Amino acid sequence: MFHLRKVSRDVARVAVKTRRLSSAPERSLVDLSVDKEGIAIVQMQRAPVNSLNIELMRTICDSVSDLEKDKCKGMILTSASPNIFSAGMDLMELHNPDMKRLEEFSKSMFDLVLKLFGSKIVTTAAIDGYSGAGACVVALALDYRSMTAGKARIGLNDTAVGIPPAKWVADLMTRTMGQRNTELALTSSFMFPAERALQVGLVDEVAKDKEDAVERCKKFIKLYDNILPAVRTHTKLSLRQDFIVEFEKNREQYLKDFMNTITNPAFQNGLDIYISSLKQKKVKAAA
Ligand SMILES: CCCCC/C=C\C/C=C\CC/C=C/CC(=O)SCCNC(=O)CCNC(=O)[C@H](O)C(C)(C)COP(=O)(O)OP(=O)(O)OC[C@H]1O[C@@H](n2cnc3c(N)ncnc32)[C@H](O)[C@@H]1OP(=O)(O)O
Repeated sequence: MFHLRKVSRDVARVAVKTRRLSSAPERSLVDLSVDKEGIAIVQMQRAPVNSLNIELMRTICDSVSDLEKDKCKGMILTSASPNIFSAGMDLMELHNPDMKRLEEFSKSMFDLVLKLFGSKIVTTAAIDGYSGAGACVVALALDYRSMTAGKARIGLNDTAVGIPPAKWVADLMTRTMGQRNTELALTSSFMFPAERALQVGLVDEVAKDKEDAVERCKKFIKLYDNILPAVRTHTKLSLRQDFIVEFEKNREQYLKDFMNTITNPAFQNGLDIYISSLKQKKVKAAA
């Protein structure tokens, strides 16, 4: 588990309302703004790589709940970090974890996926940069993804670190990419550039830069201007009901599986080495 491998390697907006979310103690983990058309930008800003810790996941979750209450038209999830959408789960949350916090972490992750997947509003992501593992899962839970061409990569690399992906993760991907593409993506841990991601249906459009990616999300959200929101939501949720019901039914088991995976000594040993390799990369780059 967690084999050592080589670690590869402003948005124009009319903000009529910009809120700092109260759940962040020192500095907001997301910047949330809503334009005059009712389209929200939820920009992750947990430097340096938007790794998903409990607080960031909860803040995104709370932001979506707020936007639903405010009857926003839709939201665009994006990142303030140049070249990185998100580095996935915060490895520090998984490394020698406190059991109570690890359980909270897992709950926050499940809550976030379910919140995004079952959201009443139109949910999109403007992906400008690395979006691996947990970040890919978050993106898959949304309605639409645009991704910038170039260095950005997206994918689920669990098997590359010696872990079979959870069933619900595979299910989520299959819904978007189909059985064959999911099988290939998950077994190979392939990290897709935007054009390849488009071919397999992992993203919906390729953008030339972040601003273009955001504009494409806005265009997608506006496609629903002539559809009654309640009818759109009803239709979306009826099509997604099976996944949500299955997830809720198995939630306790998914939690146990997650806790078992993370607390396995072989996983922790591998993680030690993996984290060291990430730090080492920086030392080498500086030399
Ligand atoms: C693995 C657990 C599986 C459990 C399965 C169970 C259930 C299923 C549940 C969910 C399914 C989804 C699975 C998710 C698992 C994950 O998400 S694990 C995280 C996977 N992500 C990675 O492996 C990415 C690792 N990072 C990189 O490759 C690079 O950092 C980067 C993102 C490409 C950026 O490169 P860049 O050169 O710009 O920056 P640095 O590498 O110098 O990084 C800066 C700084 O940030 C730290 N860091 C990087 N990634 C993470 C991270 N994920 N968590 C915490 N910290 C991270 C890095 O160590 C540097 O720190 P510094 O040296 O202290 O500055």
